[in-house]
Amino acid sequence: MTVGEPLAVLTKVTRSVVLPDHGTLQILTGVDLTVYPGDHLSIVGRSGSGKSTLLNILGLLDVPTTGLMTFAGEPVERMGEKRRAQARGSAVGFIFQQFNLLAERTALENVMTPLLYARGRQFWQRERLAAAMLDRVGLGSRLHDRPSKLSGGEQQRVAIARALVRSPQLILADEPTGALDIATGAYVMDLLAEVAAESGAALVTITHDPKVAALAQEHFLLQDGQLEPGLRVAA
Ligand SMILES: Nc1ncnc2c1ncn2[C@@H]1O[C@H](COP(=O)(O)OP(=O)(O)OP(=O)(O)O)[C@@H](O)[C@H]1O
Repeated sequence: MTVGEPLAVLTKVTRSVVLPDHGTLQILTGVDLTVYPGDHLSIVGRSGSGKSTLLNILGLLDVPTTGLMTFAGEPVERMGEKRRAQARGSAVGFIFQQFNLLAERTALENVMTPLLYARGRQFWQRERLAAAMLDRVGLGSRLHDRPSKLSGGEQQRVAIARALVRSPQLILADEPTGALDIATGAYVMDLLAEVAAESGAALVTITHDPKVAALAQEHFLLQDGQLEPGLRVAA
C-alpha cells in the first residue's frame, strides 16, 4: 500500500566509519529508498553488507555520513540528537532477533516501558494500552509472566507488542525470526505483518530467510553498499 506523503526518503545516503588504523570503511555507498505509510518492505543481503547500519539510519539511531534523508518530511540533517530521540520514541518501533526484553520485568511491564516516555493518554492509560496490545498478540493470559517463563515465540510476541504499543509510523525488524524455529518464526512473522497492517504503520524487515522476505510487498537486496530494487507486489 503506497499512500500519502512518504514517511522516510533516503537520497544517495552513504555511511562510513573511521577504523582504528585511520582507514575508512564505506558501509553504505549510495542508498536511495522511499518508505510510505503502510509499506511492507524486506531487505536481504549477505552478512556484513550493511543491513543493520541501514536500519539504524532509518530508525534515527544513526545518521548518514553524506546524502539526504527526510523523516516525516523533516530533514534529518537539521534534527539534533534530542529531536531525533524524541521522533524515534514516538514514531519508530524496533524488533530484534534476540527480543531484548527486560528479564526482571513482567510481559506487561516490558510493554508499558515505551509508554513511560509518552504524554497524555498514552502515559496515563499505559497499563490498559499495554494489556490490550498483549491481548492482541495472544498473550492476554500471560501479562504477569517474566520472559524466562515464556517460549522464544512468546517473547518475540511481547517484543512485537512493545514495538507497537505507541502506535509508531515505522516498525523496523532486524532478523525477527532468527532465533525461532521455522514454524514459530512463520507464525510470529504473519502476526507481525498483520498487526503492522492493522495499525497502518510501515514495516521494514531485514532477514536472511527468503520465506520471511516473501511476505513483504517490496523486496530489496543490499549489495556493494547500495539497494538493488526488487519487485513491488500489488497489495
Ligand atoms: N562502528 C563501526 N566500526 C567499524 N566497523 C563497523 C561499524 N559498524 C559496522 N561496521 C562494519 O560494517 C559492516 C556492516 O555492518 P552491519 O552490521 O550493518 O552489517 P549486516 O548486513 O547487518 O550484517 P549481519 O547480517 O551479519 O548482521 C560490517 O563489516 C561491520 O563489521
